[in-house]
Amino acid sequence: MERKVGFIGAGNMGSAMIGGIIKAGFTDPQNVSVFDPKEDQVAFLGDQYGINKVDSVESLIQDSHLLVLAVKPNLYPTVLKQIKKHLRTTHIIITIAAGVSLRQVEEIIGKSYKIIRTMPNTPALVQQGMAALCPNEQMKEKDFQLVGELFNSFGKWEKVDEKLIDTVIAVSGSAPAYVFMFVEAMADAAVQGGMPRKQAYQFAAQTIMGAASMVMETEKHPGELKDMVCSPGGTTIEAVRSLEKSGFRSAIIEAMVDCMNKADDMNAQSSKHSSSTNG
Ligand SMILES: NC(=O)C1=CN([C@@H]2O[C@H](COP(=O)(O)OP(=O)(O)OC[C@H]3O[C@@H](n4cnc5c(N)ncnc54)[C@H](O)[C@@H]3O)[C@@H](O)[C@H]2O)C=CC1
Ligand SMILES: O=C(O)[C@@H]1CCC=N1
Repeated sequence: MERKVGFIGAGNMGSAMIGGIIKAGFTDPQNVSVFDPKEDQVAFLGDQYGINKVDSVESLIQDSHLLVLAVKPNLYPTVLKQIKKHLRTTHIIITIAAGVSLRQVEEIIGKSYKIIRTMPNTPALVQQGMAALCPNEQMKEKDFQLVGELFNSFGKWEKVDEKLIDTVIAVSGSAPAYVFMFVEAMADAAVQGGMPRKQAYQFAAQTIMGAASMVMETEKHPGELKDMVCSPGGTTIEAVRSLEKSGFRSAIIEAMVDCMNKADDMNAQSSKHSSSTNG
């Protein structure tokens, strides 16, 4: 029972987590249950991974120990109210939504449940995810370890204080999107230089992956790694000068601050919503 995982919602993020979980063999595919009103999505996941398709939230809850709420943030109040009466205190409830706090979830279902707020990202699909985990007080060490193992199956994770979660959204949850834009832009330039597009994606993506691995493996300052590429009077320093002129670093910082501010607005919105629906 311990490794039975139920997904309420399996869109982009839920299905990326499922993909990683199955590839890693965290549990038998039949121990992963999915409820999502999108029948074609559930059928696809069934065909692709052999997971268990269920036709009601009630039976999913009945048959799962770990419950992942992978619906959009605005649906959290509705889904939490719907599942409340079927929950057992042994369940571990895993939230992944931007802008929905542990306190807001507890306000709806009560404080006696084990809840862990997390922020994964879509590279989970290829077991290269990065996630943050914030458990509530009801989570015991062994519950946390189990969730840690689940998240290990699709990448790395860190335990963080919940007050850092908006920062996590900017630096990892939303961040794959900026990196995909970077790959697109690099590939466009390579195409302009005459390279076939498919090959350009390989060059751009492998270079980003290699550079990221250097940061992780050498633990050198990224500035030092950049300097190692810039031959005096060479090509790279010309590109660096051009990027600085266009405000490359500032563009990224501003985008991430906008991302954090949006997450904060979403916190405020859902807090307003949960207080208005709880008296
Ligand atoms: N997409 C991403 O990269 C990330 C998303 N998240 C969080 O993941 C959550 C889901 O986001 P996405 O996967 O991007 O959205 P999505 O729209 O791709 O998936 C949501 C899924 O929920 C299903 N759904 C709708 N109503 C439902 C219900 N009553 N019961 C069960 N399923 C229902 C939809 O059919 C859909 O398949 C959000 O809360 C988001 O903040 C967190 C980290 C990264
Ligand atoms: O865009 C969003 O709101 C979600 C949260 C982090 C990534 N996707």
